[in-house]
Amino acid sequence: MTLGTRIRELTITPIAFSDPPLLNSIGVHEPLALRCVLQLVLEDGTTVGLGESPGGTDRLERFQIAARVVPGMDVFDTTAIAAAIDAALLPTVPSSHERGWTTSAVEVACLDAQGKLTGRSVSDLLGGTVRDAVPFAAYLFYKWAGHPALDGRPAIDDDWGEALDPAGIVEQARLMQERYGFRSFKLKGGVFPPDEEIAAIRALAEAFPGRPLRLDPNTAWTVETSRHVARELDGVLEYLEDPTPTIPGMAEVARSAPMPLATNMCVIAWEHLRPAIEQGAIQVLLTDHHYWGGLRRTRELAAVCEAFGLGLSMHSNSHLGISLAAMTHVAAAIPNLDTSCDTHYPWNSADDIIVPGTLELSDGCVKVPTGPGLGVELDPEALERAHRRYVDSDIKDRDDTGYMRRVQPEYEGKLPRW
Ligand SMILES: O=C([O-])C(=O)C[C@H](O)[C@@H](O)C(=O)[O-]
Ligand SMILES: [Mg+2]
Repeated sequence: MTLGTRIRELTITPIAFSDPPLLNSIGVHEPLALRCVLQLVLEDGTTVGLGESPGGTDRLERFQIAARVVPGMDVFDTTAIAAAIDAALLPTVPSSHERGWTTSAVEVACLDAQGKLTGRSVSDLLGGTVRDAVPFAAYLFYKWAGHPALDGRPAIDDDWGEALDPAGIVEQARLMQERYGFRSFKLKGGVFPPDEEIAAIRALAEAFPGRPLRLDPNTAWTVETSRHVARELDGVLEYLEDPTPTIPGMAEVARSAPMPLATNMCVIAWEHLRPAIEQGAIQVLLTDHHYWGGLRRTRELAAVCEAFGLGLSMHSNSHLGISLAAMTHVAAAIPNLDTSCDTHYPWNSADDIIVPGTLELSDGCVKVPTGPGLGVELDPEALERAHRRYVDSDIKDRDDTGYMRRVQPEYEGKLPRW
């Protein structure tokens, strides 16, 4: 082992940052979203690899376990690092998908550190880029005008406004286009009865002719309802995402749907690929390096998709700039990623913990950073602020349904609903 490549320590910083009241099939986003920021310090004490992952108490505990495992290991030995973390988690975390959230973020931090040591970008380490800029889709949400006053907390407004009907969604899409130049649009559905969401998609098609459109109700519909929506939106959607739960359910819908079906819900681990492919359940896989094992494994997943003729797109959750940089590097290195990727970044970027200017979303794209590693720099003061917000807040786990019930006690968290 070359001196200087050993890991000295892994520090985990839980953070919280502002999130608007975005509606989905299980409730509404709380005023704060949670992430964990990883800093992997090498033995020289100055090389630090960054990673970012969704937060929550379980994930935080698992990162603490990973932090006990990795010191002394070689930062280039990512296969052994993932195996060691996986083995340490196995007794308490039986789901390979759940273990994947931990190993993935650590792999990203390792790649960032490797890039800093070698002076090469992460996309170089992944085999080089096939595109200089990665296209992202505007991620549209039904939303309230602001968070309501609740339990002594004052109301919190934002500058996106209300979007509860087709006109509101079109207006939000215009704002997204104006602010970030997006050229494709994804609507988070599963909020209102399906015919209202069909109307919103039709309104988007009319306002933005020829632009790719997607609808994702997060399994809010039965097979029958999914078939109805698919028929109604024939020729309008680029793909329909997770209309109904389970691989067999999706397969039933796929048999008659005129457009491709996509998922980030029924195929979320390697063992799901075989049944999904055999049953013809999906035509597009929304990959996500945060749980598929990291950036190299995502590239391998892309090769599997290529072999079986599956399209490839990219899923996101509420996130900040380290995750956006990682998504951009891997998307730039995958030849068969031919649709725009999802990103929540516009909803959360005001509270980013990276130094401004290193990563920019404009013309609907993020230019691939060319600096060493991920090419982004941590802003220590912003990180400290976000950590303070986490410490001072009662929100320690994401709970969209619980929050919705506090605002609307009669809310029923039922899937599929229609
Ligand atoms: O494509 C998806 O399913 C997502 O983006 C998952 C997210 O949790 C989304 O539903 C959200 O932010 O409410
Ligand atoms: Mg989805």
